[in-house]
Amino acid sequence: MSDGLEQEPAEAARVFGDRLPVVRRYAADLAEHGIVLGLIGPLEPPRLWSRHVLNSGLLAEFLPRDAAVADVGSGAGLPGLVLAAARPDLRVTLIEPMERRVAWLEEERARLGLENVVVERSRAEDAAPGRFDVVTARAVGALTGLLPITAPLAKRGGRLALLKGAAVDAELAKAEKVVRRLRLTDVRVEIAGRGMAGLETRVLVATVPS
Ligand SMILES: C[S@@+](CC[C@H](N)C(=O)[O-])C[C@H]1O[C@@H](n2cnc3c(N)ncnc32)[C@H](O)[C@@H]1O
Repeated sequence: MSDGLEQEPAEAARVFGDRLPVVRRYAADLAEHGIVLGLIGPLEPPRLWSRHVLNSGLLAEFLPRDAAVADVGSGAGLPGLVLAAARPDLRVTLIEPMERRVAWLEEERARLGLENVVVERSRAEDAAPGRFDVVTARAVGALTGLLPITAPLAKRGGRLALLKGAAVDAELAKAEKVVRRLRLTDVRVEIAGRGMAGLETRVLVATVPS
């Protein structure tokens, strides 16, 4: 039973293409188990697709083919499991410190049959640096704290693609010194999902020094 799961929006086919069945299974599993496991709040199943799953899937356009991707603070698997389900070419490492969430991520990875996912139980700042083409994160914190823990995980010349809300410009202004200290370049806010009514989402992109 997928308690109260939002009806799948028409955009899901456009965002996920032929990978939609795997993403659909993830959404159903999260709606069924997520509240009890403390992964999502009780208000989330009726807006799981529009607020969480599609939003996560939009990040795929920022990931080059065959990229090694780290998702910091995956929690329920957002966006990391969604991206791995949508893009089998990616190698996705989910970096998450909480034991209960790590257990869910491992179980869900197996249920979805995703062989392109590794789950690493760690805080980002304790994880081995310099390994990833792109580092993603969603709802882990404001840029002032998030940039210093995500940037070191990227390879030289690698990128950050951080899902952000409407406050991203203000966050970026506050993080000016941090951006300079980390010597990030090409720092900008991009809009993912342009033209998809109600789905457009802000992504902070940046390149780490080579
Ligand atoms: C609010 S949840 C967001 C989860 C998911 N990214 C989402 O969008 O629903 C924040 C997650 O970040 C994890 N987290 C917090 N600090 C972290 C750190 N320093 N390194 C890695 N993960 C961290 C938490 O354990 C939690 O799972």
